[in-house]
Amino acid sequence: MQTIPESELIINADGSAFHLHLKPEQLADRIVLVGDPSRVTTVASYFDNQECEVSSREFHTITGTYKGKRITVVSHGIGTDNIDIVLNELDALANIDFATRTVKPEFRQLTLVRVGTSGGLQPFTPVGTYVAAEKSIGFDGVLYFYANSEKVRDIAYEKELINQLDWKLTGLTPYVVSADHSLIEQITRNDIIRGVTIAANGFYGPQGRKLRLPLADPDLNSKIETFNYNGSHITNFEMESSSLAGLSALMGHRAMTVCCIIAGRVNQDMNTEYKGSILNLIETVLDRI
Ligand SMILES: O=P(O)(O)O[C@H]1O[C@H](CO)[C@@H](O)[C@H]1O
Ligand SMILES: O=c1cc[nH]c(=O)[nH]1
Repeated sequence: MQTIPESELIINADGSAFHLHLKPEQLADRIVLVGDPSRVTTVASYFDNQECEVSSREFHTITGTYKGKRITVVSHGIGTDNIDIVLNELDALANIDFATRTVKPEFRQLTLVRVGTSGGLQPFTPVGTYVAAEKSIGFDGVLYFYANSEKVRDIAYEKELINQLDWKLTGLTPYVVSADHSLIEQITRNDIIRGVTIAANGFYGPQGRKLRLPLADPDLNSKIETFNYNGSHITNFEMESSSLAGLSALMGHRAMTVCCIIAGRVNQDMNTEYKGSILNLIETVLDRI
């Protein structure tokens, strides 16, 4: 069996994974992911008990029990590049033996639900709406670095996107991936809209926000808003769901993202006091995960 070298699977002196600083025995099968490290504390405030709390950089983790279910909540910070780190280290904690540095013979499947914030792109996704990313459009490039990405991508959807958006940006081709269908069924009811989410590789230009710098394609957001593929509309912008869905599908884990809309890109309104409005979503996800 192949041993993974020290420079590839990096294990700290205390036996924890390099960035997360988590040890294998501290990881539950059910994982809630959030961007903001302080949201970890909020999620864990619903737990019946906490067994461990670990913090390193933007990665804050608490494992505990909620209504008898063992759950780990982890913050990933901002961006799909961070998802590459978090997903690889969570998968390593579950599926690589840290003592022998070999892949375990039995696969352990993780269930991951990201609870995030988002910008709404449709009249039916105003501020306060909860939207699950049934599909994610990646404006990032993380998935392209892994073999067989085409097996988890929706190539027909990608072609339609390039066509309808009259894609002008060079050096970047959006990709399309789906969340785990059984997990979408498990988590969403009529309180959560199923949508198509763009994971942008930035908050400003890549989401069509113009402050001082002009945009390469100033019409991109309006084309995104009117995109229609067999009745499927693009609902919202956030910054992680594509690599989360894509990498999880390649690894064999179940993953999805659900967001609370805090910026109304159609009405141009914003809820800066959103922390209260995400509480109900957090509790819903904890109940259903
Ligand atoms: O609130 P979180 O979970 O961080 O999610 C969204 O908010 C951040 C940008 O403000 C990005 O991470 C985006 O995905
Ligand atoms: O507009 C928004 C709001 C939250 N997060 C994003 O990525 N975009």
